[in-house]
Amino acid sequence: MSISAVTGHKDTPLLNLTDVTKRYPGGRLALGGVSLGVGRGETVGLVGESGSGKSTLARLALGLLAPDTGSVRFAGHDPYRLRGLSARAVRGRLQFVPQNPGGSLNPGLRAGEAVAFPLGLHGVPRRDRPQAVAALFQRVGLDPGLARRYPRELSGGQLQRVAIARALAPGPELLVCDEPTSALDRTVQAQVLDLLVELQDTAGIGCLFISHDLAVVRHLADRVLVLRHGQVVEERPVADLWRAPRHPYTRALLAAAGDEPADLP
Ligand SMILES: Nc1ncnc2c1ncn2[C@@H]1O[C@H](COP(=O)(O)OP(=O)(O)OP(=O)(O)O)[C@@H](O)[C@H]1O
Repeated sequence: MSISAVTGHKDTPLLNLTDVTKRYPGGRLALGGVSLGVGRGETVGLVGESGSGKSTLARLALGLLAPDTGSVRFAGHDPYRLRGLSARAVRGRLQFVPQNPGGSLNPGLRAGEAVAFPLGLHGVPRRDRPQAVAALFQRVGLDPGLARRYPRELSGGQLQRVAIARALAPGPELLVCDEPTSALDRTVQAQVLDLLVELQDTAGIGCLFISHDLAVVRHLADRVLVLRHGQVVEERPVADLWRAPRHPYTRALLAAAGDEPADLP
């Protein structure tokens, strides 16, 4: 009998947000009743224009914020309450790839040290870390010799690969990627997207991929949620969304991506 049959969790998504609301102090409602699931090995795209609530949703998924109402669960745990040593193993299964890797890497640490740090946290002995770092660099398409460089000595694309290597270090099952390619030029953007697709295909790593750009999401998402003013206005498999978008806002986003005539607001 499979484990899922024993636990009864066969269809439970790995990441599950149920009817989540979030209002910032003094601000307007950032999320107003959003539900979203990401299954094992699945990539879900979350698109919406600036201010629609995408980053708020990412912060909730990562446990950096608590919802006002509703629930957030990763592998059955509330990520906001995952604190302390005992929670480390679960946290390692859920990792973050930021928009601005330059800002997220410590300027005083060499790239290899940035990747070795989570390896240490997750129990890789010191003597094994250089080899593990080199393997992670190779996995993300970086020359392991770049591990000696400081962030200021790397290009934007190289920095984003280092950030992905760092996220891969604990062996995650799910990556939350918040606009991971929007700070990169078009060619480098395509290379980083190819890398993320390869990670899905070869390692079965799932992804919540957040972007304002539907054309980018199209490359790698299985399913897309369209967020507007803190609410999901459309949720569809990616091919269906392109073939027959239902909501006027989705059609406007498609038009902005250059895939549909701009005939709607
Ligand atoms: N710390 C905060 N305090 C108050 N209001 C906030 C805070 N962070 C975000 N907001 C507001 O919440 C709403 C959603 O913001 P959020 O950053 O989640 O949107 P977004 O879709 O990620 O936008 P962008 O694409 O510009 O990053 C916006 O109206 C924003 O002004």
